[in-house]
Amino acid sequence: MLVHLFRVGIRGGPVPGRSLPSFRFQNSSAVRSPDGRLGTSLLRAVSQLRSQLRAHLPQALPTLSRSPSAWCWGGGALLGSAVLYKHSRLCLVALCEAEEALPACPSPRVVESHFNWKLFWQFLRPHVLVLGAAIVLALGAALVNVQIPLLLGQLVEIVAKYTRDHVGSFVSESRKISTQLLALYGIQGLLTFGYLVLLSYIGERMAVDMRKALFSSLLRQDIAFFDAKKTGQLVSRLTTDVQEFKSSFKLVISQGLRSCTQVAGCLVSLSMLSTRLTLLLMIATPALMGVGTLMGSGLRKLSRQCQEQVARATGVADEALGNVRTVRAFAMEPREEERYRAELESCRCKAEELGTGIALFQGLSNIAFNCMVLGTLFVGGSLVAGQQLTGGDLMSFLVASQTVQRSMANLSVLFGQVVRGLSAGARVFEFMTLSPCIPLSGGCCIPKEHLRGSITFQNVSFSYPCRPGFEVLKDFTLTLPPGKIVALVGQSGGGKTTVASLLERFYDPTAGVVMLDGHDLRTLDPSWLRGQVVGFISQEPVLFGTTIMENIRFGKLEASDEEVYAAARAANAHEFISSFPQGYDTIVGERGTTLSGGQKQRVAIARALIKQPTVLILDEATSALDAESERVVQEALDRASTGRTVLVIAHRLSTVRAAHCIIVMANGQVWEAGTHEELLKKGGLYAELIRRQALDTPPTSGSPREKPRGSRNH
Ligand SMILES: Nc1ncnc2c1ncn2[C@@H]1O[C@H](COP(=O)(O)OP(=O)(O)OP(=O)(O)O)[C@@H](O)[C@H]1O
Repeated sequence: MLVHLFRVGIRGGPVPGRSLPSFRFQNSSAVRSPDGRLGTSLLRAVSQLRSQLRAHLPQALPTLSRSPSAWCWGGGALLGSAVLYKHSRLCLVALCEAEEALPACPSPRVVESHFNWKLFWQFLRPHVLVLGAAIVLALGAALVNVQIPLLLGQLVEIVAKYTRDHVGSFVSESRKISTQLLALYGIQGLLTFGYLVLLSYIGERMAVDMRKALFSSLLRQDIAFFDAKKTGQLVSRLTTDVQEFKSSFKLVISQGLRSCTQVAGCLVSLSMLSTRLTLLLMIATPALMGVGTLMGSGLRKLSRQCQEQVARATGVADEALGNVRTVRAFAMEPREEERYRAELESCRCKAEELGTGIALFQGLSNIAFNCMVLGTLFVGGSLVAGQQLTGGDLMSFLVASQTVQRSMANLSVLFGQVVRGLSAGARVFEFMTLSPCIPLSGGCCIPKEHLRGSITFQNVSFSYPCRPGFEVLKDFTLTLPPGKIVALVGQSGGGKTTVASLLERFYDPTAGVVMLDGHDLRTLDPSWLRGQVVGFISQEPVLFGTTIMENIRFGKLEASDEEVYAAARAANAHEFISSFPQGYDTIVGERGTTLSGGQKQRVAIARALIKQPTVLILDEATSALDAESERVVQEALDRASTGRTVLVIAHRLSTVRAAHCIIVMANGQVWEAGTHEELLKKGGLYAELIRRQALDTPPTSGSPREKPRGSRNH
């Protein structure tokens, strides 16, 4: 049957987009037809089979969907061979293409953690029944796949018989097998649909559960944890890593199971069809795949370098676009363009190198698989000529062997995917098991009626966890009497903000104790402390990209509209908010960019005031503002300070003259303490700082810097 074709020569048709090598056999005694006639009707019959095969073959290899033209080739009875050639080649190419298609890695990972199987099981357990059903369906689809080549062989046998003898009715003879094939195609389609839907169900639910768990675990981590991590890295764990893990999980179950079953099933079929041909296949395929895998790993490395380069270029663009105001302010557009252009150039070089590598790989795999097809046909043809094998069996063998090769190539691609999936999973699970040193809640609360707001730092020493050898506070002792304003001044980097962070219990002291009304902060409930006792207003407040109303309510979720308005009034914010067309429903933009610095600060003050804090920390709250905004904000702060224990951190000494007590910090310790007048009289560090600032300040009388701040009269 097939031998007719081999005598007259066969050429693979052109494939737009992908070149297909041609092959021609002539004068081969091993493939000679007994009657020497050209089986034109066979060509027609097999061309029908080709379309059936078309439906059968591409479903396992996702790369094929990207190449619709892959099926545009002729070749009649050589269909099986061409398919064998074509898919095997594609499969090998997939070894490197699959890598090439990976999403760019957003950041390099230095330490790889281990995959936490126990945690994985916790996420999988609720879906274990559905998973079982998906596995059964996937195995069913694979087993059906094993049956199809055998039936195809039988159909070809009928076609060959009809071509040779022209006796009987082809339609009636082939009806049974065709119907069986149709039924198998239908069953296989249903099974495939079923297990893919179930896997998608499990994958999506697991991904949501994992994201929820990781997000809430991240939000609970210590501030020290965030000092050491990049936000982009954390966000990438929530997005890219979960996505990668989910895809790998689905792929391993769908393709892994199916490929393993198909390899095993088809190998049994093959050995039943022809032991000799099976041996040939079992030697050649792993050898070729070994070489392909070696080359593929080189290409993968190149592909990774490409991705890293793309990530670097993206980083440059991201930085420039994210900081466009700074770029514009420094007229640095040409420099940024140049930086991006240079990174893109490197991308291009690497991508071209990769392209050449892939081209070489494809060229070599063309040759290898052509030879393999030739070998199979040569040996198979001799067996047919020697009546040890029928043409139909050879056809079955070719299709089944193609399935084996495709499945094995799938498995090798899958191996890389499993490794990537496991490391993505390990990265996702890593932070879920971290427990913070300072819990979010737990501990006692001081009843409101007993809360006075007295703060004591007693012999506190502190180093930031990410810089353990560097002591920021050394034996630091300070008392903030209830209802009084204490100002912290001193050189930059002296540890003023650190004192505020310890008071918020963002960190615990390395030695000594911080107390509220005589209670060690470590014994108090941190969420009560931060949510109800301490209000914090920093130099550059960050607002959320939502309405003003919601931003103020962030300080007290259950606050009524009236409470929000009252807080806004106290913060001198009500007037400007009301002047906006949408009032309190105005969206403030990302991080509050649509508000001026002074407006943002006043919304932040309202947000701090709405919780009626007993202790208020003002960390250079007005230093970023112009004179007019500073005046309005300072007024609001003065009002807010009334009746509260206030810790003011300031660079501009003019803003703290009115404080009950001024603490001068140096080398992480209290250097001097007293009122403005006392310290001036003392003539120490404070007096020196005042003298220096007076020299720096322009002598304009009435300048806001020179005016004493605060409504208090001390
Ligand atoms: N999160 C951090 N991790 C590690 N070191 C830090 C951290 N924050 C501050 N430091 C270091 O601690 C020291 C004190 O910083 P801090 O911000 O408390 O000083 P400051 O007196 O408030 O300075 P400035 O007046 O300039 O704001 C500095 O040397 C600083 O580099």
